[in-house]
Amino acid sequence: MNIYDISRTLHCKTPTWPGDTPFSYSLNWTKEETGSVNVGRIEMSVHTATHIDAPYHFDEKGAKVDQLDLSVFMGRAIVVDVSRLKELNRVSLEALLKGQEKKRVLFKTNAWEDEEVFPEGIPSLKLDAITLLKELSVPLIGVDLPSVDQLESKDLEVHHLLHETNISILEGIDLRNVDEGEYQLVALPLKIEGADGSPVRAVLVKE
Ligand SMILES: Nc1ccccc1C(=O)C[C@H](N)C(=O)O
Ligand SMILES: [Zn+2]
Ligand SMILES: [Zn+2]
Repeated sequence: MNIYDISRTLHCKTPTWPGDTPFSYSLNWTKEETGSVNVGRIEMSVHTATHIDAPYHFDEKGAKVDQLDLSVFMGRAIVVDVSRLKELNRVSLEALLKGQEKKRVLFKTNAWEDEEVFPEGIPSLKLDAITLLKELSVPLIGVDLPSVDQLESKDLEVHHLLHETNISILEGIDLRNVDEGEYQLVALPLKIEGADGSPVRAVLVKE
């Protein structure tokens, strides 16, 4: 069994959404102090690095992280290389996704060039592409980007339309070391009561 880790590393240089809480890990107690153990603490925005968005992130009435159906975050997935496409629209994706019903779709855009710098501009799905995902009953999409919408978007129309279409959102994956093809995805959110998102450890398994 081959396991590909598609998670970004959390460290003090992990870029965050501009203005959001930087990631930090530090020892609250050292082994020297306690005489027995090192004990760490973390501080972070839940939208850091590889994470999922709960609908509550963009919809006051939306489900929170601890209420999500976990089966969406585990199961058959395909990685599609869209790095050469001009636009992520229905027509350009149709050929790539033909016959791929019910699989999670992970889009490899390669557009986040420097992992230590928050990108300035990113590609995003055109709304007609989401109609195609709906027809294919795609349960989740993943992107190697900090958002499924344009970074400056305030209405978050891609987030909203995906939610209305019952498609879950995985952001900030790292697909640089994986080829196109079919895998099993595992990317489980933490059980954080009431949260709008959660970091995940995302892996692809090739059998
Ligand atoms: N962290 C933020 C802080 C302020 C405003 C937006 C964000 C986001 O994370 C939005 C992004 N579309 C996201 O879902 O991850
Ligand atoms: Zn997010
Ligand atoms: Zn998002």
